[in-house]
Amino acid sequence: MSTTYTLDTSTSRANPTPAPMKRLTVPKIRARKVDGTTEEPIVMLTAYTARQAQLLDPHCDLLLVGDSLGQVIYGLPSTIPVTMEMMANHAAAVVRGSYHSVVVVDMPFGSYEASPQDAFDAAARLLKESGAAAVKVEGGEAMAETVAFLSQRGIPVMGHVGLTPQAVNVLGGYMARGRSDAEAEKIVSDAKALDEAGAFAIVVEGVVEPIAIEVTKAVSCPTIGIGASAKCDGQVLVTEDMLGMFERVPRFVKKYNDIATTIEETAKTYAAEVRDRGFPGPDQLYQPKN
Ligand SMILES: Nc1nc(=O)c2c([nH]1)NC[C@@H]1CN(c3ccc(C(=O)N[C@@H](CCC(=O)O)C(=O)O)cc3)CN21
Ligand SMILES: CC(C)C(=O)C(=O)O
Repeated sequence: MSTTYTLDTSTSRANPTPAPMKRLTVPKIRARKVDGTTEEPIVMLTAYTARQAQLLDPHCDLLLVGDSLGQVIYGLPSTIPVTMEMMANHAAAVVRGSYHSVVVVDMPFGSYEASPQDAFDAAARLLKESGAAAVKVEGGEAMAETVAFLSQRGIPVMGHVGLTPQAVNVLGGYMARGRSDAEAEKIVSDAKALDEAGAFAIVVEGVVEPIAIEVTKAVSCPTIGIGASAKCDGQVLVTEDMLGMFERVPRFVKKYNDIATTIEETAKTYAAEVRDRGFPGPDQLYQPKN
């Protein structure tokens, strides 16, 4: 079933891609890495809303509905309290707002760790309710069985190793990983286990650069780095971090803009116009029939 969307084409921003355009697929993303190398790096950004997805979609290969929405959208202290409902609803919005990118949805903490069966039920629900193409799970060797179970039953899985934020209570914070030999070896073996289990790509977050490079060489599927290395097969950032929405961001963030200042200044201008009765003006008012 295909749906035709009608969008205002008067500006280039309104219509992100010439619709209908065929979406990229998980196998096409997986196939970008050939014999250990990815010629053109894979571009991923987070998206949580339909309009955000529309604007990002033409520039990305993958859109991640990250559980970072707990902090970024809901003001929660960590990703631990994020629910299935939040993930399904935001993922559905992102699917509706995109035509081109593969949409990946994070499985929230508690929905997948206990057993492959639990993980399948939760993942199937997320895909049914949102139309997303794949899920992401945190963890390495411990999740390999689950990754195999899902991917053999029609659910593509993206892995996530290194700094895994859902393990904040075990790790004790959001520090970079892989500084000790034991930790470095564990990250590499985790990534290998996910690769062998059939993960179609693996996020490598917050690890020292040599380990990110070693992981990228050790696995057959593409690695997507965040706080990792430019030598990963792709990169991801939280969109709001990239845009400069926050004062405090992880060291690995490059702020490409300063949207927070734009929002503050716009709100200040609006407030001043309301207070001096400059808004609404003639252009914003309905005149009676004459
Ligand atoms: N906005 C946002 N961006 C993210 O990248 C992100 C989220 N939220 N939420 C989920 C996780 C949490 N992440 C984080 C959060 C904090 C640090 C951080 O502040 N790290 C410190 C060093 C560790 C410390 O001192 O505790 C740093 O300087 O990078 C890193 C990753 C990554 N993810
Ligand atoms: C930071 C990315 C990789 C993520 O997992 C998220 O947005 O939750």
